[in-house]
Amino acid sequence: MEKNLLYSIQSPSDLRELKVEELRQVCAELRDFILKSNAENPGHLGANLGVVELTVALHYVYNTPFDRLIWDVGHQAYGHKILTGRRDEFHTNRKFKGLCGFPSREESIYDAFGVGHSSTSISAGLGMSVGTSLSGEDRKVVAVIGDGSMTGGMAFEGLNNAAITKSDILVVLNDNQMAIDPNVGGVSQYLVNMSTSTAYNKLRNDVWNLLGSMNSFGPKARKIVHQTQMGLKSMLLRSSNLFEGLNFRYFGPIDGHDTENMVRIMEDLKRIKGPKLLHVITKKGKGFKPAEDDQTKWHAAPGRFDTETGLVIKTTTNKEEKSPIKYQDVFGETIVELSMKNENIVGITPAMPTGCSMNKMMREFPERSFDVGIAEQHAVTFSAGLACEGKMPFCNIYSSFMQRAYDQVIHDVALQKLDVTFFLDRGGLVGADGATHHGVFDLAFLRIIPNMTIAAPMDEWELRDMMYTYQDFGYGPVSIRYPRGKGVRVDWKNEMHKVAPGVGRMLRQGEKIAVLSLGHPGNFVSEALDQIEISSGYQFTHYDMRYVKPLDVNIIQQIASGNYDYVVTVEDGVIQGGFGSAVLEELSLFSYKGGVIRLGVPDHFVEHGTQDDLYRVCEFDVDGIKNKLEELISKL
Ligand SMILES: Cc1ncc(C[n+]2csc(CCOP(=O)(O)OP(=O)(O)O)c2C)c(N)n1
Ligand SMILES: CC(=O)[C@@H](O)[C@H](O)COP(=O)(O)O
Ligand SMILES: [Mg+2]
Repeated sequence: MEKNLLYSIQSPSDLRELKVEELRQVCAELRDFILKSNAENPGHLGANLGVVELTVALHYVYNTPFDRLIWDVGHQAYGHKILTGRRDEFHTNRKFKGLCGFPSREESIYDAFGVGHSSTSISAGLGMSVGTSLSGEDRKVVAVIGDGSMTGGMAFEGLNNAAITKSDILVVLNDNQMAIDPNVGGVSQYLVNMSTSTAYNKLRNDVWNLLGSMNSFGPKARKIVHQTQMGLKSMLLRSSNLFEGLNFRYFGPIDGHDTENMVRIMEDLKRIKGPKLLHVITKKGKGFKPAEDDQTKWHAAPGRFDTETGLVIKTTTNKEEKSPIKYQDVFGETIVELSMKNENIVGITPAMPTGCSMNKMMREFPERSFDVGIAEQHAVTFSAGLACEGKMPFCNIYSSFMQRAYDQVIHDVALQKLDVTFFLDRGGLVGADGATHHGVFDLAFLRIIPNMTIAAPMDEWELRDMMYTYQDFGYGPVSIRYPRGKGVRVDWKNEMHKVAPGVGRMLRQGEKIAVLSLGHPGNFVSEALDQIEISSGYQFTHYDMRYVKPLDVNIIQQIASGNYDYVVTVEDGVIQGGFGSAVLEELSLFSYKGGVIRLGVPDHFVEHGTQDDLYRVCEFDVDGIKNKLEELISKL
């Protein structure tokens, strides 16, 4: 019985003890481990299966953690974590109080940089490389970036700067021609041309072999061969190499599943000074046919699954019984419904067509929907340009990714009062993706921008009514945010009607305590008030405020003069500067003398877990709201 090598590896130094011929077995065992652990505890499967060989080669060649290894986005770092001492706790990946789903400096010394949002690895790596050389240390720095993340502008900011610093950084471009959906844009096409040019590839193989055979001929000869290769490569590719043009020595493309060859080439590259880029070709989902065949579906495993058949195991929550659909699908269905009548509507998404369900619009109206790549800043200003030409952009950006485009919202949209309607999906605590992906800041960072309308629907009907309303011109910039996951209505497809900006709605009349909620957590409030009425007979007032901006000051005025002992606000966002702060500010203008309690996300980053775990720890789940109200009842 063959000894399991993976279980003999407690750290990369154990890996480096092995013979290079044994790495093939390590890769097979690692791939099997990743597949089986994801079958039980679903995570980002496809990307991780695709970098098994690359991960092993990198930890084999580079002296991690002394040499720095940075993963871009970091969703593909499961193998890295398993090889760096976290194999035995990997079953806790993305679970509450378990391992983070992305590299995290506080989790391990092997996690050189915390990631989650894309396109940061080159900048961080360059910083480490420059920092290292300033300290006079001979430390190697490697940044692994995917072809999708390479469409993010920040990646080019890093490349641009590296060009003049002559830093000894290696950028490994993991090219699988996929983002979550198929990768898009000129960079992607360039990479495809690069890796599919037959003439170039024949030359490359011949020259690599020659280069390899000249190991003993000393650096001068090797430099001549390399320059020859570069000249021929530029000629064959009919365009100078993009990366060479940026002063990066370009190597590749090579097979990102050939571990031994990668080891050999990486050993070579360690001896070459200056910025280098190694272009590796991999297959997303490698080794698991369902994930190879449907790479978007298996970017993240859709649930627990059978490793033989790929069949997703039905759980009680996702059985066929009629249940509400996801907010994102309400968006996707409704933008299509509206676009059939309103030809001004155009849809924009920065590389999340499936994630935000813009793919429905892309299928129905391909000429009016745009996946612009992982480029949130561009998405916003591109939308602004579309608005200038009389289009009605519905720009859908995950709340946490919108953080990337803050200036564009201010400078390019709000200042010019352009009619752009933003849909901030994943608004609030998202769950397993954790602190990097919780969309908890948007209410606070957007409400201070003049000319903005900021809305949060409490359910699917509200979302559709807001979409129906803000498809029209004249409202200026509007942000409509909703959470990851399902709404509350099985019968989600209402007859839509217009809503008035800045007008909230009373859901329940009571006394002594007024609860003001914003968005989806209003449903938790309704449930908590029902339970309170049954348990204590108290009837409190509940308003769904619908908007952070403009706030419904008529409601605030009624409350301020309505003899309430307490006002409680509830939001799925940071309390500091969010909806609750807006209410507090407004109440103070009406000299309200009662107590104000703000429930929401406290002033610290929230870790990963299920959404229910996190609502609970932030104390704005049903029980948290109920407990707070019962505490107040004791003071009435
Ligand atoms: C700023 C930002 N925008 C969007 C995302 C969502 N996202 C996560 S992975 C991914 C695709 C990454 O593609 P690539 O870099 O090629 O990695 P692969 O999954 O192909 O290995 C996207 C768009 C993100 N993490 N960060
Ligand atoms: C790694 C990454 O950023 C995306 O894959 C993200 O995890 C998608 O989030 P959703 O699963 O909420 O679409
Ligand atoms: Mg990719």
